[in-house]
Amino acid sequence: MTTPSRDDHVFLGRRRLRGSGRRAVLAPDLACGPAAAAAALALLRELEQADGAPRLVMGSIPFDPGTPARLVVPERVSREPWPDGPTGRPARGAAPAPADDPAYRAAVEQALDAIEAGTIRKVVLARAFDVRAAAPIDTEALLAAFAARTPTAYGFHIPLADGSVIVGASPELVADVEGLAVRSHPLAGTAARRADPAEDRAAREALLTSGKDHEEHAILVAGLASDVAPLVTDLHIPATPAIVEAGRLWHLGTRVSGRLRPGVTALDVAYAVHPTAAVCGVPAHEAASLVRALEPEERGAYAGLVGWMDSSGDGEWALALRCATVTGASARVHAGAGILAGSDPAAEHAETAAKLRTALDALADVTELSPAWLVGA
Ligand SMILES: C=C(O[C@H]1C=CC=C(C(=O)O)[C@@H]1O)C(=O)O
Repeated sequence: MTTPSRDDHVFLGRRRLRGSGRRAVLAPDLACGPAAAAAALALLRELEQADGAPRLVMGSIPFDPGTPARLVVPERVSREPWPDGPTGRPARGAAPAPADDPAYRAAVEQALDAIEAGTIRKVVLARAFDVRAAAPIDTEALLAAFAARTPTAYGFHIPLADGSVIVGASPELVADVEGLAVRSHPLAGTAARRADPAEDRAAREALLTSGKDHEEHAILVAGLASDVAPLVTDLHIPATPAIVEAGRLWHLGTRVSGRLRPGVTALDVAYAVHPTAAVCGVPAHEAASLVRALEPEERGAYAGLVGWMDSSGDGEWALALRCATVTGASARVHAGAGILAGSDPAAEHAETAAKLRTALDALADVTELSPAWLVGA
């Protein structure tokens, strides 16, 4: 029985993997951009030859794929039982409400100017909120809380190079490769869920008929299809998106499936499409520049990818969303929203607040929190 540790890598997808210890780490200079996919595969094959045992790589690819990914080959890999989350237990403290963020609304206004000027069609702008606990946050308990709150999401616990741990439950699968089969589940278009069942149904219906959300979603799916096209022999994309439940939110989602050309790996697919328009925008290069210009800090691992790959190229990579980056007793939560012509800054601010609350709720399940500014952090 493995004792869970904050140094473990956990990814709760179809294989529910926990990686413990470190057999190797892909050198940072080999872990930048799409070449990292081949470098990771070569490392796995070399280690399997040396050790005579199957190996896989787990880790995080940052939002900016040009900065080094943290890809670790664990010493041991076990199958994670269903986490024993704090379901049914009252939260230890109420989650603090995310602070009002006038700078975010101003950034949305600036993005709308760029959209009106015609340089950009869609950009996803994010904001962050910092919270503090009285004692170091138990990241394993936090993973269990995330998994209990959103059991259908991809739970993850990924240690980062700077000693922090990114923990969350992502609703969005970017690439799942099994043999030649590839699947992706892009999400874009969001409505906050309501406590009252009738209001919740109305929010769902409004999302299903919202032209703005359908356009936002169509941009994402079209970009993904064009980025993945060189890697597949066949791609199936349903004509209309479906409603997806993700904790406090409804999303529009499309289940894409296809057949890969022989030799294409899960990391090849991940790097070919990342960052998708669910976290960046269209055109991608201009949207990424606008994100850098308008957001106050680098995103780091948030809105990057988390997952695993084995030496046959099978693997799963999900977007690092609905998560917290934990450093000792501090946690930073992020959330973004897709901006396009007609977006309302106040509505996008409210949407990011609802997304931030998913992570704040899970944090409040495991510790008492205060907004960082209250304790002068
Ligand atoms: C960028 C985030 O969500 C993305 C995923 C689903 C729906 C989204 C939207 O409707 O804007 C976002 O593109 C986030 O949660 O921080």
